[in-house]
Amino acid sequence: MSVPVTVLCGELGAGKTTLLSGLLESTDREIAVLVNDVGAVNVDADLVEARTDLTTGEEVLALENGCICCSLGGELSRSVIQLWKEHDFDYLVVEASGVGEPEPIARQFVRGPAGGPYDLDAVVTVVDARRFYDRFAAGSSDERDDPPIPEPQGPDETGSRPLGDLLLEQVEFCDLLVVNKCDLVSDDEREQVVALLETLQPRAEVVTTEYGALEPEALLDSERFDLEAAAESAGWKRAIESDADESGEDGAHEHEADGSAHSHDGDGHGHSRENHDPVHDEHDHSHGDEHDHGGPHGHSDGDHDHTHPPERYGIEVDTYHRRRPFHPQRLAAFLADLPDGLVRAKGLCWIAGREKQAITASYAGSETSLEVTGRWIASFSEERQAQYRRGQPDLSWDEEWGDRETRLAVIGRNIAMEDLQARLDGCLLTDEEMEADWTAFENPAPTGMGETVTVSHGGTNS
Ligand SMILES: Nc1nc2c(ncn2[C@@H]2O[C@H](COP(=O)(O)OP(=O)(O)OP(=O)(O)O)[C@@H](O)[C@H]2O)c(=O)[nH]1
Repeated sequence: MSVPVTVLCGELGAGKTTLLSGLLESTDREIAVLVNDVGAVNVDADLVEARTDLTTGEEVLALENGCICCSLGGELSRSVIQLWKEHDFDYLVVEASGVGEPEPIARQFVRGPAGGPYDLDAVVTVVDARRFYDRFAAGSSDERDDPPIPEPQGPDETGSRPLGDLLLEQVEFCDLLVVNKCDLVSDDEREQVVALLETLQPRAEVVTTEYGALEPEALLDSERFDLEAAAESAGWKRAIESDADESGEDGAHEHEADGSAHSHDGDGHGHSRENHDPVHDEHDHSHGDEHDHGGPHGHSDGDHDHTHPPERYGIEVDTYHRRRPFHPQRLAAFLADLPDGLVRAKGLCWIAGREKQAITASYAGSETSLEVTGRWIASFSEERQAQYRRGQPDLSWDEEWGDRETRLAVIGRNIAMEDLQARLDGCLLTDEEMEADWTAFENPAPTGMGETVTVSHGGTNS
């Protein structure tokens, strides 16, 4: 019988170790714990080890020197298989690094060699209620400096994305969200955090805790995990799918990375993944009533549908779809001066002067990353275009521009979506600029596959 696994994620200091220690003290199960921390000194491992030695004596294995998800991908599999061969236990908890991406870790237990002895039960993300509220819910212009002169940074040689992005990725890819440190927020603030999390991640169950106090059943043997559902569950992704479905299009279609096939679904993720058709995977679109706010704006010829979740605390989900490229500098200036209350924005951008590159824009709290995550199919030879299009019959295709388009999801709190749309429209090329030489624009956007450029909002860096 395979051993069930719970993967525990959450930002540094959110309370993962506290929760884990409480779990180990409150259950008779034979739990092995694998702790991964970035950095040489593995304080958490020592802590858990000391605790567990005193209580039940569970095994603790510490993975050091880096992050499970990227550099130690193979090592994680090897470690857990070695653990399974050499020790006797009936449950495994992996405490992931505070800056790790959960999806690659989860995939190792589903498709990797660790999928044999193990069975992934759930991915649990611990959120620090106080910090989450301050970062994503409280934002007001009073707390921010004057808009800076836009100054994109990058390309980022490390290929790394902003921290806020990773934090929200942990929220967006999980089965259970534990809102911890609720003693540090008011009831109203706690409710706002819960409402925001439910919008960012409509599929996960959300529970609130102080010092990670939860019944063991909430964390063990929940059988919540479903890889495909988890991969498609982010609120921004659902909004894009729903918007595309309404117009009978393929919203998260695949682009091709030069040469090799690369499944790309607009999530800005640098890891390779299975080639599947994300649009038709199982997921529901029931995140509220939907209505149309009217026709196209300005010079755009795109849709203008708004998708609303239940409007609690002014939280709104919207989509922006245009088939006209952004002016690179106007877009950068806009990204450096985003409206207060914007929580999350993500999706594909078409930027003039980057006719090959499908660029994923991702905003999470304070900065926007622009990353080349694929190649527009329209930039290939006729023959290859035909080949790719046969494989994606729902792909929305413009006679002149092919699959080039901008399709963004926006999640905000108390923001004027119409104004935001109008400002985005102001970043699109004018009719005159459409006729100009686009390569003449000064252009900070990235060019190479996987290359990332970051634009800070309000001059702050997280
Ligand atoms: N006030 C308050 N403090 C908490 C709570 N939960 C944990 N803490 C404290 O927050 C600090 C960080 O908790 P940890 O459990 O070490 O957090 P972690 O997520 O394991 O941190 P890393 O291992 O650094 O990623 C510790 O000092 C805990 O005692 C809580 O609900 N309320």
